[in-house]
Amino acid sequence: MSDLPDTDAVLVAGVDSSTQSTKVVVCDARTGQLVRTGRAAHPDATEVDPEVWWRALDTATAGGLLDGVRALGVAGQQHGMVTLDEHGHVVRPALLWNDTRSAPAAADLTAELGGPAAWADAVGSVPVASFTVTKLRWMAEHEPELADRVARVVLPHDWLTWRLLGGTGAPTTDRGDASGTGYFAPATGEYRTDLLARAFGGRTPDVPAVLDPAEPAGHTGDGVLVSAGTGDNMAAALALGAEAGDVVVSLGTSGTVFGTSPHPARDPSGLVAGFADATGRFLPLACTLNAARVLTATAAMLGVELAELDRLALAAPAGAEGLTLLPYLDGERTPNLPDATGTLTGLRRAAMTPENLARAAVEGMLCGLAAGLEAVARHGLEPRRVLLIGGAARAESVRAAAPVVFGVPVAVPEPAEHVAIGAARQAAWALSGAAEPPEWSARSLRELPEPTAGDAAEGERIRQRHAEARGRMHG
Ligand SMILES: Nc1ncnc2c1ncn2[C@@H]1O[C@H](COP(=O)(O)OP(=O)(O)O)[C@@H](O)[C@H]1O
Ligand SMILES: O=C(CO)[C@@H](O)[C@H](O)COP(=O)(O)O
Repeated sequence: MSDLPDTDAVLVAGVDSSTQSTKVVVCDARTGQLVRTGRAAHPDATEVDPEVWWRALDTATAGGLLDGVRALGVAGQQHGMVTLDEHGHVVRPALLWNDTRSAPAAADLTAELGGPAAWADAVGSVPVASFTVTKLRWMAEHEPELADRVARVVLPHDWLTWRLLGGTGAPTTDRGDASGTGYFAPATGEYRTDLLARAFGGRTPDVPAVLDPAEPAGHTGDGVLVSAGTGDNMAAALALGAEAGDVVVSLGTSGTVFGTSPHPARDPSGLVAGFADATGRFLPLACTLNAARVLTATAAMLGVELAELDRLALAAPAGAEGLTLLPYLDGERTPNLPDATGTLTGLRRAAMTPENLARAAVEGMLCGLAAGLEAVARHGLEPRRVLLIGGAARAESVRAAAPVVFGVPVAVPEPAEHVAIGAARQAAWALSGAAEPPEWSARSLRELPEPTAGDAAEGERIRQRHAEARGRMHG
């Protein structure tokens, strides 16, 4: 990286402020080599005071984690609605991407504009409850006095970036995260403030200026450069630098399927969101509400720890002897069934073992993402290989089932904190002033055994059973 100062240790940091935790990595700016890490937990809620993220960042970086760091970038959970008054104070707790109370607002907004295709044309995505624009409509309808106090609306990463810069001046954002609001058009790079005003009862709060991918947001009081930051999925894409044919599947709180594309996506079915990425391109993405926590919930139901659930799932045959878990435990977003609950079908006396239930949980989680893979394949991506990341990708049972359920080769990039690493890479890019992000050393990639012909047939049967269960739910 020739544009960086020629000294031994130029350090950059990346922050991943996601649903369940804050993770921080410190990397060598030239190579990307990991130097140190920190983390802190978030509460289990869909409505959170942003101060909680600030305190988690403080905890995660305690003990001098950021000593010597020259630049820092923040990647955050997408879509969260952070409302600020004219003094910069938070008006109400942030409503997060997985809060489904705005589902009726999403349906109303969709109808008002003339249907899903009109939204896909306008902003690349059909709004569901996750999108910020629907949360603003909910607030306008249910909390009009609070809505009247809103002077600005920003996203979680925008707010954290602004706080790092002292909490004065105007907040900024990037096109990746802005593309998840529902009032920003990724294809043109412009806000649709008309849609924001329509959603918010005619109110027109300020929105953050959209920085270029390598444009700094500013410097902290200690002179640390703060990069534009982005959404967590955009940061993971930047970390992985996925090649054509690689599609990323992330198994965090959300399950996401995405890849980089030179063209904006526009899916009137709403299965694929036409996001922008963090490099100036696009990031077609399908997102489920139920991923890693399907496994924690199943482990709790069985009265075991995650490690035991993993062992049980590995001990069961592929297909779980017909046990089918449709894991809509927190409602679902893709497909758009915000009020759905989970179902367990295919119960036979001989099949009702802890092993099969554990395997059914793993397969149920993965089937939601397999449907996402099919959807992104119809909208500009070509899944020849899956790169599997996120907390649940650590489980051996998930690694065993993924090639079967997806029916394509799967590789697991190590180490695991790709969102934070992507944010650090963006910081290094902004620090370098170069035209392209720094070439960081390739990370080790564990290629999982390729699916056999038998696996392919079993995978087809598993996906079919889940599709039938989904069909029964749609009525
Ligand atoms: N070995 C494991 N097996 C299964 N799930 C795991 C394992 N390690 C972590 N997880 C799960 O991964 C989730 C956290 O993943 P992460 O990608 O950090 O999520 P997020 O970014 O949404 O906060 C948690 O629900 C946790 O229980
Ligand atoms: O809503 C989406 C993507 O559109 C989610 O992917 C959020 O960005 C939260 O991510 P995690 O906390 O699960 O990483």
